[in-house]
Amino acid sequence: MTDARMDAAAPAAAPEHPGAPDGHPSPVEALLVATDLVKSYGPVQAVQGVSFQCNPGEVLALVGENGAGKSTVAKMLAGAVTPTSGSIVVSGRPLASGSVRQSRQSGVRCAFQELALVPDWTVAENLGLPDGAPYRGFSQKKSVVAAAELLETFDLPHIDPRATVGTLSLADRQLVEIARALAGRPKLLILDEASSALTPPGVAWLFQRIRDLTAEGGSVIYVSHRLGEIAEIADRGAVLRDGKVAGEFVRGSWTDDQLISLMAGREAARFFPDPPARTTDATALSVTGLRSEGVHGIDLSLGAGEILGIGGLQGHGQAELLRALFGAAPATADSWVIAGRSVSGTTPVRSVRHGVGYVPEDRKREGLALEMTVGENLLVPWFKAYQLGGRPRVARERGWIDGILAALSVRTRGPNELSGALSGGNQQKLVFGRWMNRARTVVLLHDPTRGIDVRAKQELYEAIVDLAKQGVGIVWFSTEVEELVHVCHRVVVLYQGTVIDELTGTRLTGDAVVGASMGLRAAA
Ligand SMILES: Nc1ncnc2c1ncn2[C@@H]1O[C@H](COP(=O)(O)OP(=O)(O)OP(=O)(O)O)[C@@H](O)[C@H]1O
Repeated sequence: MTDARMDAAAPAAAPEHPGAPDGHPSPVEALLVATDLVKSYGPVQAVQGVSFQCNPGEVLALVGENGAGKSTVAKMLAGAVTPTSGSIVVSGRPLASGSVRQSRQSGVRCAFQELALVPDWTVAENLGLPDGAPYRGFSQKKSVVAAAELLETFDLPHIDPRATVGTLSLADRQLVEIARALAGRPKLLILDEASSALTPPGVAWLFQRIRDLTAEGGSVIYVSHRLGEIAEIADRGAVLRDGKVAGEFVRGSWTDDQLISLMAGREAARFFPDPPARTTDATALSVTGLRSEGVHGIDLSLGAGEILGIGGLQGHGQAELLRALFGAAPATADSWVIAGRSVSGTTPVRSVRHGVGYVPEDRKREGLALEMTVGENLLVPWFKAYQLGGRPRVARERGWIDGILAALSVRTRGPNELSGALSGGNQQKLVFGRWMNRARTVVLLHDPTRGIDVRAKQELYEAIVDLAKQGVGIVWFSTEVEELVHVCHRVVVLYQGTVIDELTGTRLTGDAVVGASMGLRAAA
């Protein structure tokens, strides 16, 4: 079944639930047995003969590079995608191909990075959804009470059941998506990058829910690019590469670098590049007294070629700050200078013309037009800013587009492929790539490595450092504290819409960033 095993001494199946020696597991003991799953989309072989099992009380990780086939496997288990061939057995019963209803009846629930919530509905309405449609006799009042109880049970009292989902932060939407899956009391919970927008406290919350579930005999399939999380929570794992199982691992039997090499199919290691030495004192952007919804008077000065990290927990003004700086949300300031030019405010069109780029939080809502091609999506903000009309002309920019796709290793059949056919991580690369070798002044980044595999993260770090070397100032909010600590010159931490601390040099540590996120100022 597999061609690599991290630890030959340790069996891939948990000892109390051994699989048969030929790799074909016993369907009697396992909660889930997936055998020879295949999924083709026309000529694209997304999944090519994947087999694995998951035992009661176990957390099984699925890892792999962007486009390796993880989400396709998860969707087949959920019944959302019909396998081309292969079988899925849950608790000894075969699942009908591509039946969401039957998967749910068998106790399978999922939470996806690409949220399945209805944005125009309230949290209560979304939590009340069985099988994706309001049930007969649905009562607003009762549903709000039931949702409030549910949120209380799952330790999410800060989420208002009457709030419209579309108005919540991405992190809160992710928490609601997970709560919705948990509400179904799953036997098998599939979390497909469901922690990708969560900061450490959100991940701790999720892990507690996972431990509660597995203690009761439930199982979890955990898809993530965050290797630290996998080391902490997974009992076993399978590495997917090009739609096949490239290897398996058990808890404690692997190092990050081994896993990265297995994912990549060649020797690879994890590293963070240092921020580049700055060669100029010029200021790219400065703003004092910036106010916007959720931003309560922020002073910020960003040097040309400087990488300025923004830390803090979601909901403390980071998204609003970036939107305000780009002109995507109304904002006022006492003074505002972009590339030496004093402005009274900005709009997205003006920002792009000033050489300012923006990678938004939610690639599907704000970032990409999924019905447009890869090439068009790379060109679209420039096209809009200069009001060129019609659709972007991909052929004329082919050299630049090919360069971006190669630099970021975007897994695509080419510039004319529809963006909607790309895997989530590859879509995320497009949202960043459009600013490469084009933005001249500032690039504003909202968690750009969300959903991106480890190797691609490193390519992105290099691309960010390259932009800085070209003199572009970077403002970078990240939910991964390590990125801020290693790749940024300086980090400001936001707390309740203001800057609570600014960290540089020896004060720039992970503990200091996390402490400031909780409202604590580290000693100078
Ligand atoms: N609807 C679709 N039509 C065509 N190709 C698709 C479709 N969905 C997925 N693919 C292709 O199948 C392959 C596997 O995609 P999948 O989303 O399963 O990868 P993944 O491992 O989950 O990646 P990521 O980490 O980026 O989410 C990719 O090459 C992707 O482009």
